[in-house]
Amino acid sequence: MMNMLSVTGLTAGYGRVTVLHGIGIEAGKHGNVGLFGPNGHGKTTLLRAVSGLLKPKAGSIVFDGADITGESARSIVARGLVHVPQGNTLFPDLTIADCMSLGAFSPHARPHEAANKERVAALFPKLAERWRQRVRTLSGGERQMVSIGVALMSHPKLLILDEPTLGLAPKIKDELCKAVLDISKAGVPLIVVEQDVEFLLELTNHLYFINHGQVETEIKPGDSLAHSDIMAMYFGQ
Ligand SMILES: Nc1ncnc2c1ncn2[C@@H]1O[C@H](COP(=O)(O)OP(=O)(O)OP(=O)(O)O)[C@@H](O)[C@H]1O
Repeated sequence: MMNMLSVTGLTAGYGRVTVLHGIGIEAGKHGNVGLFGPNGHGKTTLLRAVSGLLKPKAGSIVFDGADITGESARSIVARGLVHVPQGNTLFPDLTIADCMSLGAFSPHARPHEAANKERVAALFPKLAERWRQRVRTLSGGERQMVSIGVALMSHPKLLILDEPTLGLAPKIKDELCKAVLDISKAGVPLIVVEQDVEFLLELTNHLYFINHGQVETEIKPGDSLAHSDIMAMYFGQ
């Protein structure tokens, strides 16, 4: 089976600053991919380049058999590569229901709108109880659920999550983890950036340690790996 996503020799940055130096990752073949490493070394930049929010300077991105390097974010979403960015990027005055309708905006997602709405309601019963509530009145955990729900409404083939548990209480983290695992078990592979090592290891089995805009270590599924090894990489021991 082919990889669903192959990133090769990707160089990207902001203005004259280069953040990614010829980075390469593969995803969607061996399960879920986790990206980890110190802050500010390019994980978010990599995700933004993959989803078309940032134009790469060099390298290639192939998704589902097509070269999507330099394509617009809108057309990349329409292909089913869907990115849930870090933090709260929802419009505060929309209701949860409005957000879901917006998520199903692209023509390929619209036919699945009703079924996907049911799926979101089943995954996140808390949202289903609050369908008409506005985003600005929701808790941080509920907003994160809405963000993931919106991504599901766009009918993803591959789902990218950037630090989904940032700032959330442990109980909400567990709830989110269960829901995200359900999404993956239903056949949507994941790429996850996450600082919480427990959460990362629970969700993913193919890890890339990213340091200085490059892959420093790749841990493939089946490689023996201790929690302490990952902690050591984080803290550079
Ligand atoms: N819009 C921007 N303009 C200029 N520089 C940026 C911009 N966004 C990020 N950077 C810089 O790019 C570098 C990599 O940032 P990036 O967010 O990709 O790192 P990260 O590994 O995801 O870190 P974190 O875990 O803190 O999100 C940092 O030095 C950051 O300051």
